[in-house]
Amino acid sequence: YHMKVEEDIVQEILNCKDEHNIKDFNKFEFSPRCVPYKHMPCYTIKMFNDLGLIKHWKLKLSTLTRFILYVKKGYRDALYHNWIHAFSVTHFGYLLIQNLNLINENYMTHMEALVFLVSCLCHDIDHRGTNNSFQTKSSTVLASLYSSEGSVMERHHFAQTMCILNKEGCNIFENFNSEEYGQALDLLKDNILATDLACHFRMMKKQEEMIRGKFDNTDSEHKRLFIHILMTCCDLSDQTKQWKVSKKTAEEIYDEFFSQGDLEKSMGSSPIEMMDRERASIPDLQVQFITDIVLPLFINLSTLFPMVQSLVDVLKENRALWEVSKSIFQKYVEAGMKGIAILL
Ligand SMILES: COc1ccc(Cl)c(-c2nnc3c(C)nc4ccc(C(=O)NCC(C)C)cc4n23)c1
Ligand SMILES: [Mg+2]
Ligand SMILES: [Zn+2]
Repeated sequence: YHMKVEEDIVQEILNCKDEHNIKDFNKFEFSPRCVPYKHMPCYTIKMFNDLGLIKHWKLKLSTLTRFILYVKKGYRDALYHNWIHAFSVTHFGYLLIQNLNLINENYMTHMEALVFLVSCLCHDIDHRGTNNSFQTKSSTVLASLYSSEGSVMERHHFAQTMCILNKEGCNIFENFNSEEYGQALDLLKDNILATDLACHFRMMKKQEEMIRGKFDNTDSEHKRLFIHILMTCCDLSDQTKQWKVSKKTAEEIYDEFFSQGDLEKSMGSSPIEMMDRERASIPDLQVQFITDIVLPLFINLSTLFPMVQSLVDVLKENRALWEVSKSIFQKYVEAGMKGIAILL
């Protein structure tokens, strides 16, 4: 009976594409948020399958499927930091490996590729829709566990991932020898901790220098910096999609930020402007975020991979559209119709 289940799953994966005629699934223009919610687990298996990771590591399909379903279950119904975000981040990781040919061009070993994809899938698991400073300010349980080392949420995401790997029948690294197993877990931890934006800021300078110089794939520091760039690119990848997708995602993010702000107000503390629905101007914040964080990151990547230039162009178009909505917003404010402007 066990074999029966595997054949069904394999069959579903292989005809995944035809059944929902989702074409261009492996193109940068494709938005993973268009995949039907109930097919996301199957498309996640398809990504591992397409990258040859199931074959290379002789992953048991039932183990991989169980792992993916537990990871999906591990995400909460947050306004932005939910399973759909995890799926879309993982999809971009799949696009990078496939379209930039990262394995065959020795930017990544098969081990690094497998752990990278798993890191994308698990990088925000059990997120509560509140950020690191909220944990510390409101002395949550997670802060008491991790605030001394920093990256509170990211340490929790890693801990949750380890819990799933240790569940019966969920350890996708079960075929690794002890050296590979230790290496995989170190990489997994490093990758997930790298998704803390505060870490990204600290790494930016070194990343620039590494990219400017010659990328040396025998230098372990270069490889770490490179994979960190990729992790943050995946986390921010919605901004490289067409306007209506990147705009809708940004609105989800501010829904989550503003509810954190509301929560902080109800707890008697005043939120930062970005999280205060009375003060924040989304267009201004988005122009700033794309200019200061997203563009420099993808421009860095495009110096290594010319194909990424098309994503840089989309980022610039989306920023220009935020500029436009900024000026429209400004006109309403000037006309003293701030109340209506906020509804826009
Ligand atoms: C890579 O890790 C994360 C973690 C959480 C989030 Cl929400 C994001 C993220 N993903 N897309 C976005 C967009 C479109 N806008 C954002 C605007 C501000 C910030 C933010 O955290 N600003 C404070 C910081 C600069 C000190 C994050 C934003 N963001 C990425
Ligand atoms: Mg995160
Ligand atoms: Zn994320």
